[in-house]
Amino acid sequence: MRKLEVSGLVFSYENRKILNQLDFSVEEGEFVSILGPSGCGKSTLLKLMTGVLAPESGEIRVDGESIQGITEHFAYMPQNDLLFPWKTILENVCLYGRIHGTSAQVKQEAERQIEAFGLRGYENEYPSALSGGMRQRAAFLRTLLCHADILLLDEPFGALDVITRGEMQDWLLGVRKKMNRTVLLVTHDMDEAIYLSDRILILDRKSGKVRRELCITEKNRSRDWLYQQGDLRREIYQEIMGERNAKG
Ligand SMILES: Nc1ncnc2c1ncn2[C@@H]1O[C@H](COP(=O)(O)OP(=O)(O)OP(=O)(O)O)[C@@H](O)[C@H]1O
Repeated sequence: MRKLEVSGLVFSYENRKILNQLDFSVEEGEFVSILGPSGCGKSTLLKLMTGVLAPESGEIRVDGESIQGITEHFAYMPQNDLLFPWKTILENVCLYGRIHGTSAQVKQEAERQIEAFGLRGYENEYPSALSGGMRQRAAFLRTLLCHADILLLDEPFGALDVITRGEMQDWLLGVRKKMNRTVLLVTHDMDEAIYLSDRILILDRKSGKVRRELCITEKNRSRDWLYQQGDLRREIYQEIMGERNAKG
């Protein structure tokens, strides 16, 4: 079933068109990564979905219904974890969920999920006691507890060192299907996109549209499988670089 449809989306900053008649759709439960050269409008696209920015024209539909402004359909997770240092991990992860349920319900669900997020034993610690990866997992759990049906992840592991980033990708691969959410991931990391996605959309800076779409159908993913995806990696790289070279 089609969860999200973007059609004819147009957006400009100061008369410079960033997205121009952008069209794409995402199925329910699908994990879609958005790649593209710097400045092609990846973060702008997420801001349009969250309602922080308004499009000049075009439409965003969720479950077939046109949406405008800030809605409860989307939960956004940025690169920085934005945990409140004066609140415990449990308090932090329950923060946004309270809007959608009673404190007791949200806390109960957080307690249920905390194991899978590798945070057991840290519920009453403050963020400063956690590693970068743990903090991102806490921020992730907070996003998940929002109960929004579509998660928008904007370079969620971009600030982590390469080892922790790899661990986070392995962890997300493990919980991805269990989360049962539709996910849009903005990333600069081709391997991350290949490893985690059902589909990759490559945005084109020049046209402001989707330049290329790639489906990844492998069911049994592992690091060994990822290391064998040289052809796919080359293809994605050439698409991004080709666009860059065409721009000059
Ligand atoms: N508030 C703003 N005012 C004017 N121009 C902006 C603003 N925010 C972003 N831009 C410009 O719009 C373009 C798209 O920005 P955006 O952040 O969406 O790109 P991106 O693909 O996410 O880039 P990156 O990969 O570098 O994070 C860029 O050229 C950027 O400089």
